[in-house]
Amino acid sequence: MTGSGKVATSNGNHSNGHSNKPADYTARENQTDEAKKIQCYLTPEEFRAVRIMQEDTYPYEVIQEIADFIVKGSGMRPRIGIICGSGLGSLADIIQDAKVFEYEKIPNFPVSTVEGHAGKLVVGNLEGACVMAMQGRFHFYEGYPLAKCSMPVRVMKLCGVEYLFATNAAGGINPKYMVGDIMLMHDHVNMLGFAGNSPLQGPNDPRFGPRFPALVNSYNKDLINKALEIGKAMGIESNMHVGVYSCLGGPTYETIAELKALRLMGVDAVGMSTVHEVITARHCDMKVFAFSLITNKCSIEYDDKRDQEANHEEVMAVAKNRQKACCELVSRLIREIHAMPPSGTQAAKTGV
Ligand SMILES: O=P(O)(O)O[C@H]1O[C@H](CO)[C@@H](O)[C@H]1O
Ligand SMILES: Nc1nc2[nH]cnc2c(=O)[nH]1
Repeated sequence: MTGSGKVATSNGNHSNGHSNKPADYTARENQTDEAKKIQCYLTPEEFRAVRIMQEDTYPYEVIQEIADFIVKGSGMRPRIGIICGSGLGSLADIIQDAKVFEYEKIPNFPVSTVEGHAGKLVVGNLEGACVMAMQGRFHFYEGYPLAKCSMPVRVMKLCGVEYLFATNAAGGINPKYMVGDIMLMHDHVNMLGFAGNSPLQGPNDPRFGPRFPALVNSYNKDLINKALEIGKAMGIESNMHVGVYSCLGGPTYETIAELKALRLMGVDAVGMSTVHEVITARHCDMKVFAFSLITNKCSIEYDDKRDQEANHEEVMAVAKNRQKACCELVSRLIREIHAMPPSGTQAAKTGV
């Protein structure tokens, strides 16, 4: 592989047809068969990029470089970070004066591989606040380790972000939830954590946060309350809930036995994302607001006669239908946050 993620072919060319042999490296052609076999035509920068891609975790310095690239490239220092869930990319389309970075062009950034996740980072203004939004997140089932999935949250932190807004599409397990409802997350069950997997695994860098972070009250109560008030003002309070989300590894949707187990554990909605992002955000002391758009009802009865099989097309279609309400909720909440003094000031210390 090369730094751009392109695979080198046996004649030393990228699969996109460009030569990957820098002039000063042609000498390598005289190297042993062993060196030729491993296609070692990389510049030192490319070699470093390959190593970073191969590691499970990103060093602080690399994350700082990515953050600097975004801050310099956009000329902005965002205060709020948004992660758009499946089919909810339009949350980033409402950002004004936007500077758009394709993931492929951000040094050392992973690439999106899932439909409904465009793979763009958008920096700009929303309701007067400077925001950065990920149009496309990374999931464990794509083959990325969890630390890599949530690495962009650390990039957000080093860009100056104080608030993380994480959104997702999820299956509703709570029988009261209907397709199209919005569930404000007030807690989660970390199923991947139960299985011994965490985005914080490996050496801890105290510049981000402590070795053993606490996660009670991870979801900011004041923001949940404000969102409920906004929901009321929008007239969607009967389609809004406050509940518990759980992330499974995917990419399979759940069996009925799994759904029954999750329900017994108190889970209201299930997906394949968000939890590792929230853990990473809380570790570095960001304030978190998260919600699930219920894109399908999960049947927990074997003899349910309705056609209940989840599928990604349906998930995307429901998200598209509900994007207006989701955008309005996010915009109005950001307007409220923007009206508050930045954290660190005396007034902010007493607020959210
Ligand atoms: O969580 P987001 O990214 O919204 O997407 C959800 O929808 C996809 C399945 O349809 C899975 O990726 C699941 O996690
Ligand atoms: N795991 C999971 N993820 C989803 N994303 C959208 N719907 C679902 C679902 O039913 N299960």
